[in-house]
Amino acid sequence: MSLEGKKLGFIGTGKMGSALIKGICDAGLFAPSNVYASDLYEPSLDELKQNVGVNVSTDNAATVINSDIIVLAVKPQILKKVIASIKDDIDSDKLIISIAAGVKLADIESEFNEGTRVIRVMPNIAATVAEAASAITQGSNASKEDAEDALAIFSSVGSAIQVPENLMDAVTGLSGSGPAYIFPVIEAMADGAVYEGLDRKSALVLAAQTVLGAAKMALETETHPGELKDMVTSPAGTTIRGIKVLEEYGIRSAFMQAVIESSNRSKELGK
Ligand SMILES: NC(=O)C1=CN([C@@H]2O[C@H](COP(=O)(O)OP(=O)(O)OC[C@H]3O[C@@H](n4cnc5c(N)ncnc54)[C@H](OP(=O)(O)O)[C@@H]3O)[C@@H](O)[C@H]2O)C=CC1
Ligand SMILES: O=C(O)[C@@H]1CCC=N1
Repeated sequence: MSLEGKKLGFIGTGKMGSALIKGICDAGLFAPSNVYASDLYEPSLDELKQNVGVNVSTDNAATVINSDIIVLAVKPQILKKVIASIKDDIDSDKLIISIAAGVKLADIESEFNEGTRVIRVMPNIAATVAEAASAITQGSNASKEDAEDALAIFSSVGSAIQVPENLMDAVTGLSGSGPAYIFPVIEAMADGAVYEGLDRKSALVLAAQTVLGAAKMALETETHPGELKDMVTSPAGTTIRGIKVLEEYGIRSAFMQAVIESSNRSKELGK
């Protein structure tokens, strides 16, 4: 397989970089000794060194020099600055993967020296538990094998698909940001049960498992979500009373609008 013998680097070990490093090492795709990570924030490096065993440094050059594939996991706003500081150590043997929201491939490529191989990916935070939903898109100098490598890396921590770049903002609004829409749903559902007298711990377990089970059914039965909803909803039963309330509060419009607004922000970040 084409990742064999390759070394993986991460610039930025914040929330997403760390989630990916942990997930990828847990999956066994790369041995921690073949993973290099750098950040300005030493506590996150110490944590990764101690708990995962990857090589860490506060110098991005160490990551770049030692790695064949380099994941840029810094904020979109500082991506250009970071690229400027590493680009002269990047040759055509190295593959760059950017996970920055919004920032377009052409803009990333134009910051590097000509011919640099770049893949853009939008993962999500569930990489920590090997349940990420990721989409990748291929830069103009990246090969089919590069795309396959990226798909293999992100598939090791969940599901990964390839999409045309013009859909990356939609993906960002949906699955990149999406976990943050669902955590409050879990909390609020648990709150309802706590209101009714259930203890908090049990309420959170039942709420989270309910979301997990519903997601698994949607994925595994390949049945339309409307039909799955109908399976739960007995005539004159309990569920339809809950559904009526959700519709009164505009649940569908709220979630649609959240995805659209997040996608719009992704577009703004790319300007
Ligand atoms: N969080 C998420 O769920 C997702 C994030 N993303 C993308 O991932 C990227 C990272 O996001 P996230 O992990 O949330 O952000 P974080 O702020 O948690 O992580 C970024 C890290 O980069 C560090 N950093 C800043 N400057 C440098 C530098 N010059 N060299 C090396 N490291 C540096 C920061 O340190 P310090 O804090 O000291 O500045 C921080 O530790 C973003 O581009 C985001 O769009 C994509 C999908 C999901
Ligand atoms: O909120 C953000 O901008 C990042 C990108 C997708 C998820 N988190």
